[in-house]
Amino acid sequence: MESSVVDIQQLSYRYERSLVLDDVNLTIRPGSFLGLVGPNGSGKSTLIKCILGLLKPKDGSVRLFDTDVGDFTNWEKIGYVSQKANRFNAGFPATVFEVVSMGLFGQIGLFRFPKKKHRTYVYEALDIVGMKDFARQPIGRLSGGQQQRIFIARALVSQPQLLILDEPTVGVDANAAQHFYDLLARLNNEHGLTLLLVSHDVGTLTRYVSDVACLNQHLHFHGSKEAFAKNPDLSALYGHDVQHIVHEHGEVAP
Ligand SMILES: Nc1ncnc2c1ncn2[C@@H]1O[C@H](COP(=O)(O)OP(=O)(O)OP(=O)(O)O)[C@@H](O)[C@H]1O
Repeated sequence: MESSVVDIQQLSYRYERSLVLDDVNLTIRPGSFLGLVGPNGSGKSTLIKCILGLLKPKDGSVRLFDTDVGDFTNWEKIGYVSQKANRFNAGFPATVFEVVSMGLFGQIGLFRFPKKKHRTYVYEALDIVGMKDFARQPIGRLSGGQQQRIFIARALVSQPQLLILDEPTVGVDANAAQHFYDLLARLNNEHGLTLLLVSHDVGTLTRYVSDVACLNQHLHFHGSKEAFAKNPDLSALYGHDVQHIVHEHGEVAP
């Protein structure tokens, strides 16, 4: 097994003249659930884009599964659900099955029909997110929370080892968000999926993650959620209810 899923060393990134990431070092262990938090404009999405190879930093290195991101080709190992995973409107002409199949285009090829094994993958992914019975439904008729599960299924269908989610609960009600976090915890605990979750919702996030990284141009903190909750400065900066919630769940010694 790889020593790390993502290994970032001394990464700096600037858009024209503004430095957005400054000397960031971050390692994601296999099987961990990392919550990435930080204020608006702190560079979280930029960091994700560097991990996904969409931005090419001049300084520092990004390694994925022990391979430099510039040489990395096994992109099916990484699933990504973006903040802007737009909801489909009611008339969108595709079924849930078809939307999830899109996650297999790398294997099937565009405009080719899925084979039996691909159909099995799609149903397995839908089963994991609890949406198997919706396969033949038009995607646009599903609620926001249900559609969000379908985006997860689409990311899972190529059987990735790392799932990256950028603010996935934006626009989803509190109850659906709760179910969504429960699903992520299950994917991490039962399926051994490594997760990187970007969220503003620090209180909820720290209930589920194993590790926390706090970004604001620099990486201000990177460690276990217990260590995060014990750090009063960071708790105040990133969410006053963090300590309360972590204590409430009995995960930190008093
Ligand atoms: N393409 C771009 N060109 C120039 N500046 C950019 C570009 N994309 C982002 N920025 C700037 O870089 C900074 C970091 O943006 P980024 O989107 O990474 O932050 P973020 O932490 O994800 O923010 P949010 O929580 O609001 O989504 C911001 O000041 C933003 O305005």
